[in-house]
Amino acid sequence: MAHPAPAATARPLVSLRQVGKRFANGTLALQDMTLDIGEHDFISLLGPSGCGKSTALRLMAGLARSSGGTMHWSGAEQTPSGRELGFVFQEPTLMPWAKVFDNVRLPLKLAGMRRDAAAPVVRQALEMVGLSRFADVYPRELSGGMKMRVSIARALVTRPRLLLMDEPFAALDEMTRIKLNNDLLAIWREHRFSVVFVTHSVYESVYLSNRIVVMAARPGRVIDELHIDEPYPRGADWRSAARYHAHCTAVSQSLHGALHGLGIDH
Ligand SMILES: Nc1ncnc2c1ncn2[C@@H]1O[C@H](COP(=O)(O)OP(=O)(O)OP(=O)(O)O)[C@@H](O)[C@H]1O
Repeated sequence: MAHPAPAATARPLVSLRQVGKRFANGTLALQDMTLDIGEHDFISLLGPSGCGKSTALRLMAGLARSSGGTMHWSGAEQTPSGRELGFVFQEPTLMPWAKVFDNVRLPLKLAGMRRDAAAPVVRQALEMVGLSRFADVYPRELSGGMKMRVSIARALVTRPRLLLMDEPFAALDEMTRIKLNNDLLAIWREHRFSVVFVTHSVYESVYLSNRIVVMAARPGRVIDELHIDEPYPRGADWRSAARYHAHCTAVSQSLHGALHGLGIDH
């Protein structure tokens, strides 16, 4: 059944206010980022190399400490526990010596869950990404797309409320990327977590997101936000729709502004 794009900023899950990051060498990687991540938002961070996308994601994940601003998680200022967020990197970062099952089980193991209790949870996560039959194989036996699916299953095995993804499909071929885009959207619609997705691709961001945050470099900062108020599910029809291409044009123009330091006026 079709449902509309989530209303932007409805009941924010995480609120960032003027969050910044300056590294010890003086680089201002992120300046005054203000963003509300709503329940069941799918937000893309889009911008040229060095505009602070990864830094923003790492700050949200608590993997780096901000040098200014505040971050509130569901109304309370606190670091989210590992169970409330999942992180997917560009590389699948799997343990080569462990089978798929044990790679996906890792966050539960770290949380102290016994293997027998974890087993059905791991199986569910593998089912979500279509890898039920591959629990007992090693990562080296899998294609790049399948390895990324394992990485997504591992991030989702704790049922996080927020999934952070740093260019997860950038290294994949076009067909695999399209398939993973579709499968990610299906999982997101069914399980209703929020996503912050870093990408360089205008097309991918418009395909997936209900909100696109455009960023510029030197210093890294947000310069624009575009809303893609189009219904889900989105599939092949959406990719060939005139409205999809109109959104891509608008986002490209905004990104052009990011590259050339222009102000954007929507
Ligand atoms: N540990 C660090 N120490 C110093 N500077 C850093 C560090 N990490 C990142 N930077 C700098 O901060 C800026 C933002 O980097 P970041 O990786 O967040 O950008 P990005 O938009 O994710 O880039 P890309 O698309 O190339 O991955 C860049 O100028 C980068 O060189």
